[in-house]
Amino acid sequence: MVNHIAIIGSGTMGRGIAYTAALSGFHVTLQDISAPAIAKAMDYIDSLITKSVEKGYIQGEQGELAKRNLTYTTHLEDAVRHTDLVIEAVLEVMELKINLFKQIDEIAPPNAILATNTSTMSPTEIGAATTRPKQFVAMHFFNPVPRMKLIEIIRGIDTSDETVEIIKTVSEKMRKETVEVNEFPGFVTSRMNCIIGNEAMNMLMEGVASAEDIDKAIKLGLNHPMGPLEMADLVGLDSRLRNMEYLYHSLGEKYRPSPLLVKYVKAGRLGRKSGQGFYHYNREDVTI
Ligand SMILES: NC(=O)c1ccc[n+]([C@@H]2O[C@H](COP(=O)([O-])OP(=O)(O)OC[C@H]3O[C@@H](n4cnc5c(N)ncnc54)[C@H](O)[C@@H]3O)[C@@H](O)[C@H]2O)c1
Repeated sequence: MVNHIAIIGSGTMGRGIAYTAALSGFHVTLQDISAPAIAKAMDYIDSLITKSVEKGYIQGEQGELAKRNLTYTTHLEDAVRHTDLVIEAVLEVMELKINLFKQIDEIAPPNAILATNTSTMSPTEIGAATTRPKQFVAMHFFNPVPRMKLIEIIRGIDTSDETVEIIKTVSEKMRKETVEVNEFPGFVTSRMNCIIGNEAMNMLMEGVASAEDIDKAIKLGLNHPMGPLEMADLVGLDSRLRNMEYLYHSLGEKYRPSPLLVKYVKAGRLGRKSGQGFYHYNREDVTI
């Protein structure tokens, strides 16, 4: 039974997962290697709770409960020593994830389940670096986590049925729907989302239409709730580029990152998180 969840990485995804898990009654420790990142995540979650109460999405007592359920740390050991489930949400870099899970594997209780929130990468490869590949799985959340209904569950080659069942139960407690996906780069959602976003970026580069009109066409003409360029800004253009590079290296030419994406990341235009991407933002919005 999962009572305590350790979330590693407090960026765009980690803080959203932490908020959602704490609101669902789990005891949560959110850890990040960077003290400023943890401080920022704490401010973000506090304002998210305040806004959610103001808008009537949650009751005041629920907000207070979520705050009580949350602790923050920069020490990996404090986060995972007594946990039942680890959800990793650090950068999409295979070597980083593998090294991190080797450390977590040494510290976490033997029964603890280890999950990665990777968007594209192989849970088999990451799980093989631990001594518990049966208890290793990919648990892919969507941005913004409090609002998005889906969790993709991706089994590694050794992931046990029991692990998948526990992850399903945790997901249900977080009021999420799940789909089970066989391991393949980019799973279902990232593979599709990356290709649509990349095409939109290439269209913008080729002068087919403005960013606003590309997004408007896809929203009103194809009935997507968000345009692909505003979606990329929300994801973070650095994160999107890492996803594209992984898919390009594992699946081939079709996934070559748009040169416009590469240029934007070189310029530090990372989307909402930096205030400038395909659109301009006054500040990083708190997205419920
Ligand atoms: N951004 C999205 O929309 C989205 C959606 C689904 C999945 N994902 C996946 O979630 C993961 C995180 O993405 P993100 O967009 O939240 O990234 P992000 O850049 O916003 O945050 C990453 C955080 O990880 C921290 N970090 C780096 N190394 C660390 C370490 N060794 N220990 C602890 N913390 C460390 C960084 O300080 C940073 O705060 C990636 O694997 C990404 O592919 C992202």
